Amino acid sequence: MTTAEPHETIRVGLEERAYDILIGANLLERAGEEIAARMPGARAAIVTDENVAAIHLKALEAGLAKAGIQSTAVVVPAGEQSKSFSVLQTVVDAILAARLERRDVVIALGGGVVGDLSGFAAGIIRRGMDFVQVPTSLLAQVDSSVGGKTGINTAHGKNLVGVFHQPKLVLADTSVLDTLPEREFRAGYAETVKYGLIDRPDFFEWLEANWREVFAGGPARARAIAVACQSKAEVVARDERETGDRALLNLGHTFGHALEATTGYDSARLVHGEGVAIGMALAHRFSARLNLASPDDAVRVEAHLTQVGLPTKLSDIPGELPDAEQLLAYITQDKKVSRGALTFILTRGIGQSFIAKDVPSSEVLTFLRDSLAR
Ligand SMILES: NC(=O)c1ccc[n+]([C@@H]2O[C@H](COP(=O)([O-])OP(=O)(O)OC[C@H]3O[C@@H](n4cnc5c(N)ncnc54)[C@H](O)[C@@H]3O)[C@@H](O)[C@H]2O)c1
Ligand SMILES: O=C(O)C(=O)C[C@@H](O)[C@H](O)[C@H](O)COP(=O)(O)O
Ligand SMILES: [Zn+2]
Repeated sequence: MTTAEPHETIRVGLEERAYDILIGANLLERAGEEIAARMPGARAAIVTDENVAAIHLKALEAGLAKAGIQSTAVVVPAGEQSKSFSVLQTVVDAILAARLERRDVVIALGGGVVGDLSGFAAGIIRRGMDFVQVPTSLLAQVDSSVGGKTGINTAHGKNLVGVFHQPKLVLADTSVLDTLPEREFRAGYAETVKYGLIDRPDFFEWLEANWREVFAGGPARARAIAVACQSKAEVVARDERETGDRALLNLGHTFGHALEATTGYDSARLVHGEGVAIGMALAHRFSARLNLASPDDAVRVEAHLTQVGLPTKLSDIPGELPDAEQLLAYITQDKKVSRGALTFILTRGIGQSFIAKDVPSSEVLTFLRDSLAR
């Protein structure tokens, strides 16, 4: 028996695909009982990366074993470059070699890279295995573990190959964040701020006042994770496959993804959350330039991101960047492009983001040229 520690439960209301997100301390110990209760008799493949395996794999294996769940571990290199066809093939082969069945479970133990990669593997092996997310980075706890977007990157652009495949359960163990490197915590904080900037101005204001407590851990951190998960759960329940307002979750990503692709998914130069931070600052400046929002809002957003140590300008990225035309070439591969027209998430002010269709590429190009010169 384990002592049940208090945790928060958020439900993602997707009818037959509905699932719980559990948020709290020491959930790795409880993973076995939570999974066995929902997927009785399942065996497990734990997909993780080298960094997370060294610190947290044993605790998860022990948690599963306590509930009688047999597991096989598949360990991939850490970093964005693991979201590739070659690593996907390694993961798929290892899961098939372990002879797991469709109703066995793939468990993602790691950040968003492991979640996106192993969720994609789970979505295609035997046309869809059960899947559980055990997010270990802040970014994965506030964003990537929820909502069922999975996939890999290609030289043509970010996340261009993948499937929607919802998890059956998300276990966000807040204690594992204590071992997350500071730079990665900041990157996850960018996706946390995103929810305030989309449609929760009070949350943005709260973060401006309480970000130090969020970084320090404790109740403020758990609250920030819960607000983010609640926001994402509501959007995903309304629009699972991004035919409408789920696209708002892409705030900062149209620019950010182009920057990740153009830096070769090289984590030494830019990680996803940093790309999103720069992308959100650019989206606010672009909105001001198009006279949609006050320039003061862009200044305020940039000030907060800078205060916590996040990059906000193209010149904050180490190394050479290509010219505006090449950046635009990546932007035109974005999945929101429809019949050739660009879609951006723009804003009328803090917490007033909206989906802007048919944004002229000439405006984007001029804006990118100016931003590269800044
Ligand atoms: N599917 C979605 O909805 C969604 C949403 C947001 C982001 N993403 C994707 O998520 C990825 C970024 O995720 P990320 O920021 O978690 O990156 P990541 O998975 O690379 O993890 C960041 C780094 O932290 C390490 N790490 C993770 N947890 C740790 C822990 N507890 N202790 C010590 N080290 C730990 C990892 O090994 C890695 O080096 C991107 O590929 C992005 O596209 C997907
Ligand atoms: O869940 C979503 O929807 C998001 O857009 C969340 C983003 O933070 C995430 O980075 C997502 O992977 C981007 O989606 P994409 O469709 O632009 O690849
Ligand atoms: Zn993101």
